[in-house]
Amino acid sequence: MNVSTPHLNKYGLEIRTTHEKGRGIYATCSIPAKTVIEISPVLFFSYDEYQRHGRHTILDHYTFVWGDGRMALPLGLGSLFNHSDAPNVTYTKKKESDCIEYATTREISAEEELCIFYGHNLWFVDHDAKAQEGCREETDEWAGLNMEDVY
Ligand SMILES: C[S@@+](CC[C@H](N)C(=O)[O-])C[C@H]1O[C@@H](n2cnc3c(N)ncnc32)[C@H](O)[C@@H]1O
Repeated sequence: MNVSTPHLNKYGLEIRTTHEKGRGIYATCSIPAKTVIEISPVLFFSYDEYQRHGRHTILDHYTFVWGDGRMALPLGLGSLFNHSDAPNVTYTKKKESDCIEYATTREISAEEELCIFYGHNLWFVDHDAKAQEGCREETDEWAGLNMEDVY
């Protein structure tokens, strides 16, 4: 694993690359629970533009349904949170300010990867699910976030 892209962030978050998941966001120091660690402004695509073009491209792995027909690409670190079915980061779409806010769900230790929950229908093999097999309790407390939230 190596640091791939320098980034300025109040909480010392780093972008690191792994063979299994590509880039991801990692903590370099401990972070308290319920801390807002990133606010990403979003780039919007209209419904028509997305249907005709965006969804046929790599953008489809990064965009969020905004709820009014538009699709939103988070700028900043927001597009680089990988998926976990035991996420330590939650996100909130801020419709009033056209951004997505990311907050820790629990205390984070230095060197942990920070992950969100993409939904139950993934389009890739979840590397972490394989790693955690056999030691994970089934929980559906995140069922409110589904494939409509992250594409
Ligand atoms: C929103 S992007 C996250 C950033 C991405 N890793 C990158 O380098 O640009 C989503 C993509 O990351 C990868 N990914 C995310 N979570 C993963 C996981 N748990 N296991 C394997 N690949 C994952 C998949 O390739 C997926 O299409």
